[in-house]
Amino acid sequence: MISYQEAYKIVIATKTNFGIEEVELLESTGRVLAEDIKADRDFPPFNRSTKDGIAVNSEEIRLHKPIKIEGVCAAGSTQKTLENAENCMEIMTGAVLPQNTDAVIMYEEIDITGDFVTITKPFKKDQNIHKKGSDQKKGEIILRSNTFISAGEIGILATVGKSIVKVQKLPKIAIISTGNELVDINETPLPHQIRMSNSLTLKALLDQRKIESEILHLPDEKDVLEVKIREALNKFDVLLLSGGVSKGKYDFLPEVFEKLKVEKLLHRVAQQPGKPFWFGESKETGTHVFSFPGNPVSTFVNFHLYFRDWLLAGSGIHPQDQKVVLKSAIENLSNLTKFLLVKVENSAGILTAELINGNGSGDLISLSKSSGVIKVNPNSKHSDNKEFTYIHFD
Ligand SMILES: Nc1nc2c(c(=O)[nH]1)N[C@H]1C(S)=C(S)[C@@H](COP(=O)(O)OP(=O)(O)OC[C@H]3O[C@@H](n4cnc5c(N)ncnc54)[C@H](O)[C@@H]3O)O[C@H]1N2
Ligand code: MOO
Ligand SMILES: [Mg+2]
Repeated sequence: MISYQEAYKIVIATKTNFGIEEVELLESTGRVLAEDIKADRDFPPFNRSTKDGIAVNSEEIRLHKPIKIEGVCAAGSTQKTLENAENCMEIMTGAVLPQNTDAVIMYEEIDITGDFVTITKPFKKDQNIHKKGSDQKKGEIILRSNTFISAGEIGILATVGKSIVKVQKLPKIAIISTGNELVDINETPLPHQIRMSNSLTLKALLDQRKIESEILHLPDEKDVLEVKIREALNKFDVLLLSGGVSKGKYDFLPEVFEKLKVEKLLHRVAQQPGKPFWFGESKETGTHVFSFPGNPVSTFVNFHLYFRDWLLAGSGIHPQDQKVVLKSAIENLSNLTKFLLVKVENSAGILTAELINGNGSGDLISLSKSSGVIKVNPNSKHSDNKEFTYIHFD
């Protein structure tokens, strides 16, 4: 049995890039950018007022001395010129600063009587002006390739007029559950049966990442598994399976993969949950096969530990470790890397974890109480308030 670190390396080493495609701007949310985005003009594109008030030439006016209003500058109007430097122009937030002016004074700091204003508070040159090009200069890179696109990036893409965006292509995935005990969610299970849940959980996780997937359920019958998995290998880039990989009499998958010439890269990892994990690759079809142990917590945790990082690595994103502080003392006297369910909260800027008591990897209800897992190394003892690597759930 190999260690978690070795298993992780083996999986990540097979990272795959699925190419590039173009999508409409709003379709790109949640995807990975596949081009550098440059500023198409200076940001801001002109000296911009940041307040509603008056624009003045700070050299030519005095505090408490009446100043004539020459005109009004609205956002969206072309640039005006202050003809007499001893006068002022009313100006609105977002408007172009008129020529011959160098400061903006807020309405709250002036008194207006008819066509005249008096300034009631000291002022300085350049105040309340968002200078042309101060955020970014034309031609500079404002978003780098391999950036994850969330709402903030959508705004940036919109402002440079990217209605079509180049993004990393996503793999096509088959979700395959196995087991004679499983019935469809619309059925009422008999006492010895349960409703299938892993495939739906996996589908939800992929949907969140906009990855297209198909669900397939197979019985614990070697012949059927062989035929259907062969078809899936020919059709999909990735297979995510659950169940049928441990030591049981009906755990046929390792044998079926061998028959179908899917090269085994690892089977069984010194970790808990998720120990019977099987991973391999079909050289013939290029399909990556993640065969997760059937217990719901094992499938869910292994998806995050291995598949998520493999997917990100293929898109050129290197997952960063997150650290959390565990309030309680803990020991792991086994030779397995343990992934313990936790609920993490932000307490005064420190991510603090609390252990969730579950009934092992078959306890699917415990997942909804957890925000992720912490990694506890084999044969280790820790006093309270120690830092651990945290893997958060999607
Ligand atoms: N002798 C040993 N027995 C077991 C070992 C071992 O090392 N030696 N490992 C245990 C561990 S750890 C796990 S995890 C499980 C993994 O088993 P399989 O991958 O073979 O999965 P199944 O036997 O098919 O099912 C296990 C369990 O999970 C439920 N399950 C399966 N698929 C689904 C699904 N789609 N939705 C909901 N629940 C599912 C299934 O009903 C079983 O209860 O093996 C241990 N045994
Ligand atoms: O390793 Mo298993 O995944 O504990 O139930
Ligand atoms: Mg089994």
